[in-house]
Amino acid sequence: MALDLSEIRQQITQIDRSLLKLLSERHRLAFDVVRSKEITQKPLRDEKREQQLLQELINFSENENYQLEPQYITQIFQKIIEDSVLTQQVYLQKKLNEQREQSIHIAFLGKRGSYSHLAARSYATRYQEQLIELSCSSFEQIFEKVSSGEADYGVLPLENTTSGSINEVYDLLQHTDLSLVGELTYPIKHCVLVNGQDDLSKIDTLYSHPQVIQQCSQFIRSLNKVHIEFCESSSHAMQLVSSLNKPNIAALGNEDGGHLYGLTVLRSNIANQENNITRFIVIARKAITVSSQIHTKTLLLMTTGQEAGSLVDALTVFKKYQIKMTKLESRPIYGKPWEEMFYLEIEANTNHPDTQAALEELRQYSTYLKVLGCYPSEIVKPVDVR
Ligand SMILES: O=C(O)C(=O)C[C@]1(C(=O)O)C=C[C@@H](O)C=C1
Repeated sequence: MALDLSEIRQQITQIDRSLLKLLSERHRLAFDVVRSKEITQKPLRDEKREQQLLQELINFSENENYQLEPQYITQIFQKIIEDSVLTQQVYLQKKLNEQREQSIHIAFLGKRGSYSHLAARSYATRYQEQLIELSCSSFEQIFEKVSSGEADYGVLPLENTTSGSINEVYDLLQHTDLSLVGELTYPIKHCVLVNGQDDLSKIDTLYSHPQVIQQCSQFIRSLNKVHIEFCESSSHAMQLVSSLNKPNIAALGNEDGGHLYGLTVLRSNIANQENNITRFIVIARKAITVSSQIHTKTLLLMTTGQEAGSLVDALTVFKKYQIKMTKLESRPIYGKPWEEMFYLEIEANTNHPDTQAALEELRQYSTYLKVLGCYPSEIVKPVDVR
């Protein structure tokens, strides 16, 4: 008997709807959990509980003979737990910093569909706020728009897992009175986007930004002689391919951006390196208070004397107070040749007495020290199982 594909698909759709319903119920439980933790003041994250839960689910699946790989179960539930942690985090932060506006103006680099735009959208969605988009043509303009009050927030890329730190943003942070109020990561997944056609061999021209072309060089080499048209950004490329509407052209961009321009994905995951993630920071005029129940980070700017060992002396303060440092970056100081500005990111909350004591001590070893901001970390590191 031939199996009817459309019937099977109907069954799949039904099951997926049931899964969605259950996911929504679980998502709602995160609010009950956080309200309970507000009273007990327990930390939002309980890694031991996460490990036990994942192990229990793997054992359960094995006993029931569900035929599901432990790694598959772990991956899915880590994502579900991440949502739970971030939902709880946002709930506490909104309460602590007073309910924010329903709609927020966010400044970002590039047009709609740029990775910065997608990151801004993801930040606004997380805080359940309506996004009013302020597209900017330079990082400097983002700082200006936030300073002048035209934008409530600015979203800026700080580092990428392939290309490293974005120096221009670090340099602008040296001269700002704005505060860091958030961070988020966004996966960079390049794909081939077209105007509906389904045959890759018919494509003879690719449009994109030089960096995207470079990051997908292996895939491009595997194609039969294609012509490359360089664009100002991948969002420009997507817009162009959409408006030209020709069967022989494609843009290299991202799926969400392509969706905005009505393009469809012909091939995905075409970058040379699979794990390509950008970390963005969020800036605002006013610093925020971060709940002590949340995993928190603080970014510091520091200069030390020129003597031998002065940076080492400064860093021992973190060892003394058992404060983990997640990033150390240095950049030249404009007008002071060979002097360095250090950027230190630590896992600490400036409201905690230990952090305050550590910063006080750090002042003795530094010639300049400034807290750029204390913000909730949105990176939920998965726990290990088995
Ligand atoms: O059980 C809790 O304490 C929760 O916050 C729920 C939950 C989960 O989603 O399962 C989320 C975060 C914790 O790290 C552990 C588990």
